[in-house]
Formats: sequence, structure tokens, C-alpha cells
Amino acid sequence: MKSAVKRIGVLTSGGDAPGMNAAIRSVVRASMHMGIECLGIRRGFNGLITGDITSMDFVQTSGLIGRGGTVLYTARSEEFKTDEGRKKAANTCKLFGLEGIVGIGGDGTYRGLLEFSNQEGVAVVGVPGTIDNDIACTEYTIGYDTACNTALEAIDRLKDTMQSHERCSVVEVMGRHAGHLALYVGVACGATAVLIPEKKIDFERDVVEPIRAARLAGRTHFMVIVAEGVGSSYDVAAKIKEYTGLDPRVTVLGHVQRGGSPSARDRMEATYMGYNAVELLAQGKTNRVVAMQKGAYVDYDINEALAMKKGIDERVYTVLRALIGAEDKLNI
Ligand SMILES: Nc1ncnc2c1ncn2[C@@H]1O[C@H](COP(=O)(O)OP(=O)(O)OP(=O)(O)O)[C@@H](O)[C@H]1O
Ligand SMILES: O=P(O)(O)OC[C@H]1O[C@](O)(CO)[C@@H](O)[C@@H]1O
Ligand SMILES: [Mg+2]
Repeated sequence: MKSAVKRIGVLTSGGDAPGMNAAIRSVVRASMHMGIECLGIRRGFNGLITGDITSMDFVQTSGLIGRGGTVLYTARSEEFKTDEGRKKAANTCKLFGLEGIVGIGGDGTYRGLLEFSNQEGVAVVGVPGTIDNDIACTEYTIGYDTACNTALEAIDRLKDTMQSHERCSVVEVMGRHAGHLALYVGVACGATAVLIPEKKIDFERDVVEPIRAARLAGRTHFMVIVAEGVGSSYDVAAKIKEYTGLDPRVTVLGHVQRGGSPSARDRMEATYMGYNAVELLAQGKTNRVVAMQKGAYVDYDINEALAMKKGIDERVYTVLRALIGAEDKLNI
């Protein structure tokens, strides 16, 4: 097959995620395999505006599969949200002969790609990379598995000291708008309670009663997981003190969740999705995003992808609540 594009660029944008490097490696090597030259665009869309471009080849991508962070750096670019910013980016594409862009990032990155392609006609494909797993069109985003495991490891350590001191711990997990990470980690660590932005909170029902149920069952330490998007975990801790008399300790896991060597799953997803993204450009397609649905790799039009809505997995939420003793007993 003769590729529809001869030279493309790859960039990472928005918050970084473990596996972004593996995706870059895959995009560069898949390009070479398909007879396409792939340049690295540094610092997200800012690099496209300023012409911060570097050549990438087989050797430069060696060893990237297991490295955390992104060697291309990432950024949140306000200038790219303006017509003038995107015009400068289009001039960079002309200068370097870039006919297509692979953007690895979250929903904001997809919006940027879409605006750019609509305004300047450059072919674009998005690859989902964010620890939040909050991109509606895909069941999985690169970085999520590693972030879940990083958070879990930290929480397991916390549990040891909480158990020794018979304390209550409030742990804030990342997720500005989404509770996927908090919910998954909450289930996996056997949390006493989990608070996520997708669910309206009744403090008595969702926090106090589960703590009480655990105490009645003989437990003397409690783990409350709070998604960042719910609000201040310090406020949650103060409220627990007010309602129960316990004196919780707060841990904000923060950006540690975005670092580290990617898990096997993230390396695999990054590798497949990176390859698929280049294949789409080679086939002359544009405005696409690669995704996973029902365990299979698919792709969508970006408009369609951005119009989709993603809720939390209700089944997981139901199981969580049943296991922490927060659900009504079922008559079965
Ligand atoms: N409407 C838009 N038009 C042009 N560019 C946009 C638009 N929305 C976002 N972008 C660009 O995409 C960048 C990344 O978006 P954002 O900061 O929302 O992160 P993200 O890709 O959603 O990742 P994450 O949420 O995981 O950090 C923005 O900094 C901006 O440069
Ligand atoms: O790098 P920043 O701007 O602190 O981003 C923090 C945000 O990034 C995310 O981790 C997504 O990458 C959110 O969960 C979090 O709110
Ligand atoms: Mg986002």
C-alpha cells in the first residue's frame, strides 16, 4: 500500500500519562514501517506554534517502551485556542512539510486537533492518553492502569500505618472531572467509602454509615477515597471528625499518580493504538480518534467522539456499595 501522507508529526498534550512514550515509539516506528517520515513535536501544541520540532528515528525511540513521562514534553497551550495561534501552527506544518498530526492526549487535545483540522485542513488523528480514563468514545485510555496500580500501592502502604494507629484515612485520588480512577482504586483497596463527582453525596449515607458498619463489624481503621473532582479532601476529613469524632489523616496522592514505568497493559494499548493511528493517516483518513470498544480496537470521527458521554461503570458502583454495606439488602 502506498501511504497517503509522506511526513507527519507526533505530539503529546494535556496531562502526561504513563505509556505516552510507548505510544510515541509506536507512532514513529509504525510510520517508518509504512514509508512515512515522523517528526517529534515538542511541548504539545505550543511546539507546533513555535516550530519546536525534532527528528525521530528507530534509535531515538529505543528504550522508550518502559519509560514514564513523555520525552516530547507536554503542555496546555492557551495560544492554540486562538485562530492566530493555529494559523502559526499551520505555517509550521507548511515549513516542515507535515501533512498529518498524531496527537496523544485527552479530550481537550482532541478538541485542539479538530479545530486545527477544520481551520487549516491538516490531517489529524487522536490517541487517548490520560490517567483519568474520561474519554467517552473509548473504554480505555493509556495510563489508566498504571495510575490505578500506583495509587493502590500507596494506599496499601497507608493502610499499614492506619491499621497500627487505628485511624481513619482520607485519600484524594486524581480526577478533576471524573471518578473512574477513584472508583476503581476504591474497589481494589477495599475502601470503607468512595466519593466521586458523578454521584450526589449524602454524607450520612455515603460516609458515616459505612464507617459505622465497619466499626460494628470490628474494624478500627477506615479508608475513605475521595476523587479530586468532589472538592477538598480536607473538608471531607473535617466533616468526618464532626460527624464521628474520629480524627482522620489526609493524603493527597497528587502527581505521583502520573509518573512511573507503564504497566504491561499500558505498553500494549499504547503500542496498538499508536500503530492504528498511523495506519489511519496512511490510508488518507483524517479527523479520527483511535479507541477501544468491547475489548476491540476501533476508530471514530472526532466530532462523534466528542459528542459522546461517558458515565461511571454503574455495575462497579453497585458492587462497591453492596460490599461496603451501603446498599439496601436485596430480597433474593
Ligand atoms: N477548544 C479548543 N481549541 C483549540 N485547542 C484546544 C481546545 N481545547 C483544548 N485545546 C488544546 O488542547 C490542550 C490540552 O487540553 P486539556 O488541557 O483539556 O488536556 P487534555 O488533553 O484533556 O488532557 P487531560 O485532561 O488528561 O490533562 C489545551 O491546552 C489546548 O492547547
Ligand atoms: O498537570 P495539572 O495541570 O496539575 O493537571 C492536573 C489534572 O490532570 C489530570 O491528572 C489529568 O491528566 C487530572 O486528573 C488532574 O486534575
Ligand atoms: Mg481532559
